[in-house]
Amino acid sequence: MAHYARGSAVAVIRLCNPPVNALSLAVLQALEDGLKKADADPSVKAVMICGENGKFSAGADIRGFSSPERHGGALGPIVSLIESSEKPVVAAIEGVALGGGLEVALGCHYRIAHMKAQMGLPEVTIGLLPGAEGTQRLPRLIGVPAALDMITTGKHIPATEALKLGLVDEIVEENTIEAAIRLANKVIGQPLGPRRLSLKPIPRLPNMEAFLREALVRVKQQARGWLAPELCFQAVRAAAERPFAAGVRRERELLQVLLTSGQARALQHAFFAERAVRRWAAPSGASWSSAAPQPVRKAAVVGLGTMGRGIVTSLVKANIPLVALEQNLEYLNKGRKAVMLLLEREAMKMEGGAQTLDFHNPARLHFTVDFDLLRDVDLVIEAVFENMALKKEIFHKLSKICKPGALLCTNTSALNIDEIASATSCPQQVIGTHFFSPAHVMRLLEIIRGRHTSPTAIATAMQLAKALKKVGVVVGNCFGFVGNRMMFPYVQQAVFLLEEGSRPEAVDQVLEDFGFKLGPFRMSDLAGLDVGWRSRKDQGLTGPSLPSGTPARQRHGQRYSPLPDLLCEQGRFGQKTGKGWYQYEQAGGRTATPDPWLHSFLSHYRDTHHIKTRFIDQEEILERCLFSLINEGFAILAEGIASGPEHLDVIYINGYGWPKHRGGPMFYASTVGLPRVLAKLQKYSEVHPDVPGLRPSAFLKKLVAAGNPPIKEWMSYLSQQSSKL
Ligand SMILES: CC(C)(COP(=O)(O)OP(=O)(O)OC[C@H]1O[C@@H](n2cnc3c(N)ncnc32)[C@H](O)[C@@H]1OP(=O)(O)O)[C@@H](O)C(=O)NCCC(=O)NCCSC(=O)CC(=O)CCCCCCCCCCCCC(=O)O
Ligand SMILES: NC(=O)C1=CN([C@@H]2O[C@H](COP(=O)(O)OP(=O)(O)OC[C@H]3O[C@@H](n4cnc5c(N)ncnc54)[C@H](O)[C@@H]3O)[C@@H](O)[C@H]2O)C=CC1
Repeated sequence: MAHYARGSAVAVIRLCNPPVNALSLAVLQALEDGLKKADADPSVKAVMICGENGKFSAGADIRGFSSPERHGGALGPIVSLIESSEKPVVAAIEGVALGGGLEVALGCHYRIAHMKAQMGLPEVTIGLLPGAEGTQRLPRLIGVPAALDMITTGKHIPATEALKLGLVDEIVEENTIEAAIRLANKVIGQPLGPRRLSLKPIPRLPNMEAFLREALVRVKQQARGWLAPELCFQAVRAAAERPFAAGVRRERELLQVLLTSGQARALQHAFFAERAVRRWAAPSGASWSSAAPQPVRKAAVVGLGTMGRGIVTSLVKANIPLVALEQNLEYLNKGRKAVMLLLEREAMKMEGGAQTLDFHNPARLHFTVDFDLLRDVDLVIEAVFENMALKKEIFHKLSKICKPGALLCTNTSALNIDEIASATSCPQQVIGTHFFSPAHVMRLLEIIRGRHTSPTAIATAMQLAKALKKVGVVVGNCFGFVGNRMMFPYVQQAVFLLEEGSRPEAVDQVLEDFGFKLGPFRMSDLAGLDVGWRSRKDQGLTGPSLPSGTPARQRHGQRYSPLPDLLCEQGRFGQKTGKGWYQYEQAGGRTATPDPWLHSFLSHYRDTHHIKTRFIDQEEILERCLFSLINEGFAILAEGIASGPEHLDVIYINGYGWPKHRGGPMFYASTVGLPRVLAKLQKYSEVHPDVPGLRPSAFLKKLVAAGNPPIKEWMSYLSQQSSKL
């Protein structure tokens, strides 16, 4: 809806569609009616457009996109209608003016914004472009470089920056609506021609062509298979090179390409999935709507290694006072130095610098080796070595020292939360908060509920994720939880492919072409091969506890590849030692180069184990890696470890570099088609009967038998009883 009201000489059109005044068909119709009414009323001399409840508009109604009557095309003509009005139209921007919302404002002759307002054209992030002539008007208003930046990144800019760019005419601290009405009254009768953006020439650059050439290279580099940024670029280039009407035609053509690419649907799935996971529910019936978080006024981090340092940085950035604890002074000093370096770098990126972060104040960040200083904290995050005995010792200590009610979180990447909780007298307060490396950068926080974890603990961990500007996803307790559990078969397939004849660089290339930032081997070199090696030793899969006589390539009757263990035995831990699956310029180097040593090592290994080398094509690499990961996802859903496929998708996009334009692994499976995924798994499983990861999950089979239902319906095919929790 849009409400029309007439004051003295200024008619007010108020966009109204809670919660964000999205431009649904009904809103657009009401906006058009309001404009026509104002035009027809001779007593109206000017128009002001604003949004209900302090928000201008978050743009086109994304939910409406998947409905049969798509309405994007309806917005452009309305923006033109606003611009061609003979009466001045003023946009009063409060809260957000995004996407189509900003395009409406660009059609207005004047824009006035509250200083806390945010503006942007985020269509690129949902696989589209600003298709209501926004790619043509914005460059005419703020110039090609600034417009290109906004349109190809989708970033939101604050009002102060918008004023500097010339995107708005004025910003106000107080009542934006009153200021806009004052402005509308003031400009009555003034010529509108110079205010119509479609008539403005593009501000020229001395070197436009060279600028565009370089910009295209940058856009392509960052996009890695995501189409929208490049097509947004092409639309802005059309604005720079063609008259307005021709530019609009080009914009429409490019939008059509995006609409049929499939990426828009995937990115919109990702958008709603991220919001859906906030509404967590536990099998006990507790949920986001009934459980309240407890306040976190002070926190602690135990262990300042790779993860602890990033976690401390994250908490400081969220303005949470904290105690950072290490096992002894030597480790403490090392940890403190590393944390300070990270914080200084973060402060440099922020407006206000070090003062904003205030990390030199011991009342806000205190380094210690004394557990007694944890007495008054509301929440502790443990990030010590991945060792059950050590974790239990720490949790036992914490439950004795911390105040009643304090939340005890573990950053374990795979260990059993219930076993850790069993070392405490308060298992209801124990929860997994699995950060991803680097912890101050990665958006994912996997939140693992144990058998006894209370709803308050879950709500508090979710609240913490929000405070840290992360995406919290609540999952159940099993080895590796969701993310790492799905990662195991993926990495396992990658290694098996090497045994059978492939090379690390070939496997990585296929997965990087698919859109991953790093293929499995580059990723493993970055994370450190020793991490998995230690875990496999603890599990008795390798090392001194392996019973003598165990076949080299078999464990518990299943296929096993000792390749990563053999590399570790050679001291090849990846980047940190300068050698792993690749070679690097030095220990700590980052440039991966294929390593002839590794190639001959692989040949020798195949000879030793009588493995016949064969050529493995890209399709097989992609399918075996991805479908085994997806297959594990179906098993996880069937066991009730995650409440829905969107949880798995959010985890993979935000924690594992899954290309967002492919919507997450489970969404990707739905686009490939479950019958095809099943058929391929069946085929590979027949060839490799000793690899359980390739054996199709019962849930996948059930969905295929049910006729390949849409992803939204998958969970309805599971009965409550199927949950193993
Ligand atoms: C606005 C925000 C910054 C607010 O953030 P926050 O306060 O954190 O709240 P949220 O939880 O994010 O949001 C609250 C609530 O609102 C819902 N919501 C938000 N924005 C929209 C929206 N635009 N439409 C519908 N619903 C919206 C959100 O989901 C929450 O509800 P819940 O899910 O129930 O919890 C933040 O929300 C934000 O950034 N929003 C997105 C803004 C955005 O991307 N806008 C651009 C939209 S596109 C556009 O405006 C114009 C165009 O030019 C489109 C081109 C033409 C289109 C062609 C039409 C054909 C489409 C076919 C598509 C193909 C796919 C298919 O085949 O289906
Ligand atoms: N490294 C990674 O990429 C990820 C690791 N994790 C998990 O995070 C945890 C920590 O891992 P990393 O930071 O990589 O390990 P790390 O080895 O870099 O650091 C562990 C730190 O814990 C400290 N420590 C050990 N015993 C202690 C004690 N009794 N009291 C206080 N501090 C103690 C050590 O001195 C060391 O600084 C592990 O459980 C790991 O599985 C989770 C996600 C990713």
